Amino acid sequence: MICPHQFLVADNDPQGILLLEQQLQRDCSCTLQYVHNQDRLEELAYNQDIHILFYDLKFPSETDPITKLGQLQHKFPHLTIVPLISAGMDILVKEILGLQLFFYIPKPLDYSEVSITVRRALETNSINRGANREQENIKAKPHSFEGMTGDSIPMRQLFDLISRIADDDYSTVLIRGESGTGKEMVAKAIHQQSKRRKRNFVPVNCAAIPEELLESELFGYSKGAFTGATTNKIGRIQYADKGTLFLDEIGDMKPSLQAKLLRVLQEREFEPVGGLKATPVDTRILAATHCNLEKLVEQGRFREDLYYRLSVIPLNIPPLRERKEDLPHLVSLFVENYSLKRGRDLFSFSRRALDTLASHQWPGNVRELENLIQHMSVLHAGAIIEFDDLPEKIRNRGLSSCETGRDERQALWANSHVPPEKKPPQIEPERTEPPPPKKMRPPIEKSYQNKPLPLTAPSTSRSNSSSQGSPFSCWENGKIDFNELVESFEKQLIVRALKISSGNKKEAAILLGLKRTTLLEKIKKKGIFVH
Ligand SMILES: Nc1ncnc2c1ncn2[C@@H]1O[C@H](COP(=O)(O)OP(=O)(O)OP(=O)(O)O)[C@@H](O)[C@H]1O
Repeated sequence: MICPHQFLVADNDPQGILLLEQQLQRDCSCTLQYVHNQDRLEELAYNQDIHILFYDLKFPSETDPITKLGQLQHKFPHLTIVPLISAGMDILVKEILGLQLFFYIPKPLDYSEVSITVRRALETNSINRGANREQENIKAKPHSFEGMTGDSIPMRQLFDLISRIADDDYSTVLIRGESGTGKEMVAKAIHQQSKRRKRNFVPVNCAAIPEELLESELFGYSKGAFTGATTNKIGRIQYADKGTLFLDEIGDMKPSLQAKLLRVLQEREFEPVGGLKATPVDTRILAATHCNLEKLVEQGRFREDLYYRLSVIPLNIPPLRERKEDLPHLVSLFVENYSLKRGRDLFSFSRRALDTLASHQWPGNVRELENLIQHMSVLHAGAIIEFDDLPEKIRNRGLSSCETGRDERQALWANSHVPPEKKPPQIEPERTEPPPPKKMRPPIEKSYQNKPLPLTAPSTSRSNSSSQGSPFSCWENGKIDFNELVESFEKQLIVRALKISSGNKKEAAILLGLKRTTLLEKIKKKGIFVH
């Protein structure tokens, strides 16, 4: 019978080893490995999925055998240790039992004793592993909020912010984030958490609807407004009455429509195309964009007044590459969802495949990950997805990427409840130098994520990473945008001061050496949110 268990023998007595091997293999053809020193023992115990360690009390060690057994037990709780006790060492049995090591085998070995002890030790090992897994599952249970999964600090903060925003029924919210980060999910979550949840949530993708149709889609039209308008048509704004209107890709809306939308926001009424009478409407407007609206305002492509109206509460969703702690939970979620949908067994990823996912930069964010898992659930019937099964673009990027180091990747999957191979040990790395400064992100968004901002001069989007940190190195890439840099730095200073003063504007003004009224004006103008 092939035995799925792995045994490790720490014994320097060749005869004893031979006998043990013969006796074990009478019951099953298990995998047996031998070590002759402590370093090798620990290396194998770390890197392989060993079930039982047979440990001869005479095995060389710097400490006495009982202390050593205690250390090994502490370091490798997934192992069941079975001490081998030579004649004359029986005196140590009491101490071994005191360590809660309930199995030992006296030497010289006796077949029936070995057989019974190994069977019991394996049973205990399996029970302990089950209990550990359950505990890890509880620990690794991701934070879930309105269908969104995320365990990283920015996502937890985001979930918290959404509940608070939902309570405030009137403020408009501008949701920012790269494509596929979950902007629409956030908008739905705000709606679901608000008292409007029983009414319609109406999404409109301003980039997907042709410019000439968007106006009538949004505002509706009256009979006779244009050729073909044979009846009155209700627009999406009206569908969203008492509910929520979600305007995705707001940056793509043309200026004439922006003016009409501003009116809805200010006056809470609108006129359908071709209509003369204003219709009152009570809708909460949420907008989303992946583009830099401030830049569009500067370029005159987006109305400044509308920008301020929309961004009363700005929310930022970080890209997946900046919150890789969420990856294992998202992978589990999508594996479960798509396995269930297809009526197939759950599948998992080999360690190398998982490491490759961790190295990938996910330009398409969560959507890209979801598509990948869906693809895998269709194309691979097996229980484990290997590195070679991954699409070429992921394999290639994974190989070339060096942004996520091996230790970092191992730590990433360490608490995952994705059913992997043996989890790697978590060793606290020795820190010899201070951690590198955090990457800068736009200050308005940062203020919402409640993290400190480095007070270094900002880099423009054109500058590369090596130019960050010095205001003068921006010139390395040619032109700089003076106003953008100054504006950005000013915002950072204000956000930082507000953070230090825990949102107290009077104290922040003192820190900045500004009059309180000047600071208030700047906060308002720059759309900085203060808790
Ligand atoms: N935190 C999350 N948990 C679970 N699924 C998520 C999460 N974030 C995003 N998704 C999934 O990723 C996909 C993309 O999400 P969504 O459409 O909300 O992104 P988006 O930012 O609005 O994208 P786009 O800008 O391209 O419209 C959806 O299928 C969504 O279910």
